[in-house]
Amino acid sequence: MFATTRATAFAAKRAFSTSAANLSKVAVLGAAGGIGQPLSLLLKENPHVTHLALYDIVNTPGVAADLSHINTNSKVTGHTGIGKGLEDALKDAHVVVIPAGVPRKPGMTRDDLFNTNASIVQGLAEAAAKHCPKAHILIISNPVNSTVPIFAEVMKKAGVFDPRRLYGVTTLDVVRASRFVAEVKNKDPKDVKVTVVGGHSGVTIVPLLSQTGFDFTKEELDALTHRIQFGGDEVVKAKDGTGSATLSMAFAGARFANSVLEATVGGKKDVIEPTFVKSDVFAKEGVDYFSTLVELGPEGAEKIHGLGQISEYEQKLIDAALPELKKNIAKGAAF
Ligand SMILES: NC(=O)C1=CN([C@@H]2O[C@H](COP(=O)(O)OP(=O)(O)OC[C@H]3O[C@@H](n4cnc5c(N)ncnc54)[C@H](O)[C@@H]3O)[C@@H](O)[C@H]2O)C=CC1
Ligand SMILES: O=C([O-])CC(=O)C(=O)O
Repeated sequence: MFATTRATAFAAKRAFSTSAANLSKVAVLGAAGGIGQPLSLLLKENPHVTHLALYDIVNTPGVAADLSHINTNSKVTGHTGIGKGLEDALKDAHVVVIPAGVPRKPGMTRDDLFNTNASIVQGLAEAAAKHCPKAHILIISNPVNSTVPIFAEVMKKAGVFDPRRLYGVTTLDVVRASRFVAEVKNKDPKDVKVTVVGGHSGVTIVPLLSQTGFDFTKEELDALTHRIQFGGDEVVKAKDGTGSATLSMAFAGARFANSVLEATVGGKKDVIEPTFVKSDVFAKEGVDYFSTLVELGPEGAEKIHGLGQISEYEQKLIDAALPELKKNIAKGAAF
């Protein structure tokens, strides 16, 4: 009797997650890497995903075989090789998540990754423009401030750029900010929402702590702002030459991918996330991409919010962020 009840409950849960889901293909490019593997694991659990296509230049058959034994509804395929392998991974993809590229070592800035990662991202963009021009593209590869404009320029050149469907993933900054503020204020992070705007490196990361509903001393503001801006360095230093954030990034990437899936195929309304997109917010200042809260809908990034009310302290952070962002974006666009 007990076994039957449990079996019935299990079947009901499965039936719910299957019927509630509006299913689609998700491709992960760089799927065998430090981020790619745990990210793919988390996506394997996502009920919106019907097909998880894992692409990397190495090791995807093993990662795909391993993940394919997990008893969730999606099919898993592994792909390698920059021609047919990449084409098969991308064809019919609804969402493409890209953590391909080299990570930092201590002493490096994200911009130091430009030389290697720019061409990796450019190559992947050329393939996406050809094989899945309508997919929602989520860029994790650093430096995000430059790799997003690189991707956009390739799509423009191919005549398939849709600014609503290209997102720089800045969710890790939001995740960190929530965790760090919760620690200081002794709260559960699930109750702490921090909007982080700007870009994804050092001073271009601007947390809007005045909008959290908490009061902060000047010391707390300085310490938290610095920790959120340079959280990535903490991990790079602790990993001591073996890489940068992978597990927390996988968590953040899976969260953002889920938001895109919920808004585009799940029929969910009011999905709002900060993300680095083509934006008018500082276009007059010559900054064509910027992260603010963005409303996601069936077509992607449908409504870009402004900064809202910000403090004098935050205005200074924005003033410091804009010239650096402008430089990073121009470098990417000119590549
Ligand atoms: N946006 C963000 O918040 C964050 C971004 N990152 C960035 O993510 C990237 C990946 O980091 P990890 O996974 O730690 O590095 P990793 O070195 O562990 O993995 C990268 C993977 O990319 C693959 N790869 C290289 N060239 C490729 C190509 N042309 N096509 C497909 N795959 C290719 C490699 O074979 C490797 O498996 C780095 O650029 C890192 O800086 C890391 C953390 C946070
Ligand atoms: O710090 C890095 O190089 C990786 C990254 O973007 C982050 O952890 O925010």
